[in-house]
Amino acid sequence: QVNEDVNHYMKLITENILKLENYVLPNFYEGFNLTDEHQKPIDFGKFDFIIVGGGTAGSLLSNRLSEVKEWSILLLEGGTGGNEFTDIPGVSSFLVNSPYNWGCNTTPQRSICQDKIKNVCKYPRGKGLGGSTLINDNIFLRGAASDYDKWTELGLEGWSFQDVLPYLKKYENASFENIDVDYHGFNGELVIENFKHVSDVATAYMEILESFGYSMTDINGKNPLGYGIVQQSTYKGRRESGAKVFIDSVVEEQTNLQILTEALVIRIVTDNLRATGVEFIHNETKYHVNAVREVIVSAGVVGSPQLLMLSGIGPSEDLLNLNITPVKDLPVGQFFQDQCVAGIQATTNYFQNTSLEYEISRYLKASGFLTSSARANVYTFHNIKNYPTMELIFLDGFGLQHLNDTFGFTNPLTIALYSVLLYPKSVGRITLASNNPLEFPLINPNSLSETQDLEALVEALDLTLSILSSEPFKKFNVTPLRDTKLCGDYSFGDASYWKCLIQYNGIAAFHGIGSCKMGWNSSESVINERLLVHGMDNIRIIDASVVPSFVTGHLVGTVYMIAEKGADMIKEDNLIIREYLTSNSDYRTISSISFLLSSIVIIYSTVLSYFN
Ligand SMILES: Cc1cc2nc3c(=O)[nH]c(=O)nc-3n(C[C@H](O)[C@H](O)[C@H](O)COP(=O)(O)OP(=O)(O)OC[C@H]3O[C@@H](n4cnc5c(N)ncnc54)[C@H](O)[C@@H]3O)c2cc1C
Repeated sequence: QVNEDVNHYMKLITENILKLENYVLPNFYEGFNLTDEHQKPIDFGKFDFIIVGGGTAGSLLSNRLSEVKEWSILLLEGGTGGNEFTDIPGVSSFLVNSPYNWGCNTTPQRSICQDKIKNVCKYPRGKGLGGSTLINDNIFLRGAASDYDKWTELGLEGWSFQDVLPYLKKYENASFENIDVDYHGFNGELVIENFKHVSDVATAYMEILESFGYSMTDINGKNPLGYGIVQQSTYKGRRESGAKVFIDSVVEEQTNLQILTEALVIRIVTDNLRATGVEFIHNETKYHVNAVREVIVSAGVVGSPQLLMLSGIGPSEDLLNLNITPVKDLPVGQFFQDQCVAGIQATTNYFQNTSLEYEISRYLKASGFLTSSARANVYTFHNIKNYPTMELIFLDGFGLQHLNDTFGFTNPLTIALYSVLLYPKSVGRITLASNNPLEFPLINPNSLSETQDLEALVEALDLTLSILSSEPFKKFNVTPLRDTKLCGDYSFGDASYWKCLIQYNGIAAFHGIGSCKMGWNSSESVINERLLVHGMDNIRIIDASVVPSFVTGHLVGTVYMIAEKGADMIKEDNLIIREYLTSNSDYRTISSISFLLSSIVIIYSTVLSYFN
């Protein structure tokens, strides 16, 4: 049986990789076509809630909202679903060049991606149930307490670390060592485990980190500063996409949840600042579906601002220029930001005896390189001069993308040490290219446009080189690679060399935030602290686009938290009065208390205003 499985996976991996070698990413929303743009949409009925996008946030929301049996929920997702190939973390580098990525690029950048075609960076976004968790690197990081406390300093009530911690814990099922137990959840659905492979080179790396003054820590715990073994969202070494975890488990029993894939939502239909439904394309046909209660937009950092703007919600002047009738003037797309990454690769004399066949046999037992997306195995958060918190990612090899022709692994081992600029100051923008919903929007992260950002990355690369040149690496003959082709004019290790390296090899981190920023006023944000679009009745945005400022790490943990908290807000706002009238005793008690409290508040304010 085991051998058969190995053969099956050998075929699965080799066939898929060969197929993807010739795959060309599309430059528009492929798979959708409108034969007649002005075609009258076909009626698709009505639902209490319509969720646009079954990605990271949309998957969790579908699960939580469908718990309320009386509600009908429609989930509209542009892509299809994952499979046993996408489940293998080790193939993730191939998935970014596959039909599971929409295929967007950035606009031309000045400070990064210079040797790429026309100076643009790729900007992958997951397409399919699970969204970006279908193609991402599964690294699970969810930010430090101070990150969320900063959100309340921005005026966002209810988003301090103490407020969000129960939601960070609710979906988590932590299953790893050296854990800060007070900071993790153990009863949720999303399994978080360690990548178990720690090579001799990685051990030497940790020895070096100790000599630099860093200690081992739970990087998702109370004090994330220090280093730790990667925590990843895999279960027994297989990818845990949002859809696998939150949708597959309910799809059969929750008959009130209807999922339609390959459905691209092109417009939110509004009447008097209230969403009445959405229009979408499916099988080359346009449909209209009514929303009785709310439209929830979870189309991600690129899809959500685009959909709002196509629906007239955005900067009025820009919309008028594109012949879109403005519905609500808001700074949609204007606070878009992304983190930035640059690093150094190095060769070693360290040989690893392995092969694809052997790795598959290990994968089937939940171990080995295929259980990790990038073979990133040690994470470090550290402060550098004048700049809080950078992240260092140690890559112990490059995973499957560096296989040679016979699918053997690169030998000897190549390592890489990447620095992530966690809190960039540079602000970019997402704008519509046209009013055609099948055209990608213009994505401009404007990376490193602020000098401080560039200086911080340069300093981080200095540190990286010192680490790579440290004594414990000598026995592995760790030799940093120099870019003589593009940066040969500069002296290796000088600030000017690093600037050149960053210009050519620096990339956006694909951790975009802020394009539908949460905030308290409508001139500097798009939604309020209850995730409702400012000035609109019943449109909520729940995904990475609402994140108001970066967290210490990547985004998935934060996005699930926002969805978890958002689901509770939707329940609070839509259930409490109705439940007061029903016979459900738990709800009746809660509702009675809240009814009583709100009555007291109303009486108190009436009395106050009388005396004033
Ligand atoms: C290559 C890559 C690697 C990454 N690695 C990591 C990592 O290791 N760890 C980490 O924490 N973060 C990582 N990230 C970032 C993280 O995955 C995302 O920030 C997060 O998943 C975003 O969640 P979301 O719900 O906002 O959007 P998504 O998960 O992208 O979901 C949006 C969904 O909406 C759908 N959609 C969009 N527009 C429409 C429309 N008009 N109609 C219908 N459906 C639509 C999309 O198909 C998609 O399913 C990575 C991202 C990428 C791209």
